[in-house]
Amino acid sequence: MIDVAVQKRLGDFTLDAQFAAPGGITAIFGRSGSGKTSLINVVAGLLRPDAGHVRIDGTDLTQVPVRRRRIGYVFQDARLFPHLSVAQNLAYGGTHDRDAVIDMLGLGALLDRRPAKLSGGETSRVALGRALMSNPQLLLMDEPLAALDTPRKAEVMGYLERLRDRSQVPILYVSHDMSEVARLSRTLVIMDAGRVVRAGPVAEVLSDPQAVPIVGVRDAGAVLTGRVQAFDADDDLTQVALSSATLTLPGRLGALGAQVRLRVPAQDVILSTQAPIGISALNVLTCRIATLIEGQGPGVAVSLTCGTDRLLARITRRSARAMGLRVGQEVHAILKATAIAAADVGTGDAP
Ligand SMILES: Nc1ncnc2c1ncn2[C@@H]1O[C@H](COP(=O)(O)OP(=O)(O)OP(=O)(O)O)[C@@H](O)[C@H]1O
Repeated sequence: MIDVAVQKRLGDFTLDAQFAAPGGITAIFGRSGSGKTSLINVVAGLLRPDAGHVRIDGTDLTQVPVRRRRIGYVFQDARLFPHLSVAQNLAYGGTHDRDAVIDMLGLGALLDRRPAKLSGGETSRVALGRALMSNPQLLLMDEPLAALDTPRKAEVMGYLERLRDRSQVPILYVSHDMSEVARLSRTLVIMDAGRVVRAGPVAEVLSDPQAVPIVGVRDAGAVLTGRVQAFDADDDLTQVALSSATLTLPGRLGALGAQVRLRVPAQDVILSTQAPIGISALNVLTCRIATLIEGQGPGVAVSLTCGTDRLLARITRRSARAMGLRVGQEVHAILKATAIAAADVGTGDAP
């Protein structure tokens, strides 16, 4: 259990952040300058808070001398020692769970290499391994994938999912990439101007229409959890069973029976009051409108329940009015299969 409440004055900027999270990966999300790094630095002890506490399982880290805090920190630039081999870099962290960490992060074949001979993705994995081998009580990751290109990002994401599923170490994960946040995190903390403006289970926050202006209209979108039911190799399509319907999505998304997480951007959901016929979209979900929230601009955020799943749609106010949408009404949500990008599909249990 993580329980943070800290204040820190930095010139004209005031950090005044509070949240609690149950463990697993807690994503700290917010626009540039919102205070994410300052918050992480206070937790790490790199900045001394003016007031407050950072409790991990009841222990207040602000009362523990910095060198005795068992915190692993993974920076965007991996900061490996260039003159040491991968094995030596890892040993610098410690030897905790060495073999398991090497196996989990696929580092076995890299041990004799120097950092200059590693790809960006490999470098990130070594930095992560080094942090884990120090046997941390808490792991802090500040935009660990930001310096990587898309294929490297995809590679490391798979390892981060394994870490999330196998490790007990709680992680604070700073990111402004919603695909990463939706795939990895259990808890989402949204920061704005030094404050926590929203915090809670990721699926709950992301399906909440009130959170759309905070998350940003481009990034808003619910996270669904389903199970791989079938794969059609001829058409290269995977069927994913949700609580009340089955989605057909492009590509191979996991082994049969595997749990997958899908982020469905709110702007890619089309609503129809009647069951559509003769359309190319493969995915039509029958839902009920839970809430309708008008935004500042022309948009309306519509939260939908489909079985036990929550979906979020963003449509224009004009459409909402023309369709006579109201709370409780049954509607059909149409998802274009290709709207769910590969980066938005991950493995894992219900967030
Ligand atoms: N030592 C400092 N003195 C004065 N102002 C500071 C100091 N450190 C950070 N700030 C200011 O605090 C604000 C928050 O910075 P911070 O780096 O925490 O944001 P961030 O959300 O991590 O941003 P980014 O996503 O760009 O990394 C910024 O306006 C920054 O200029």
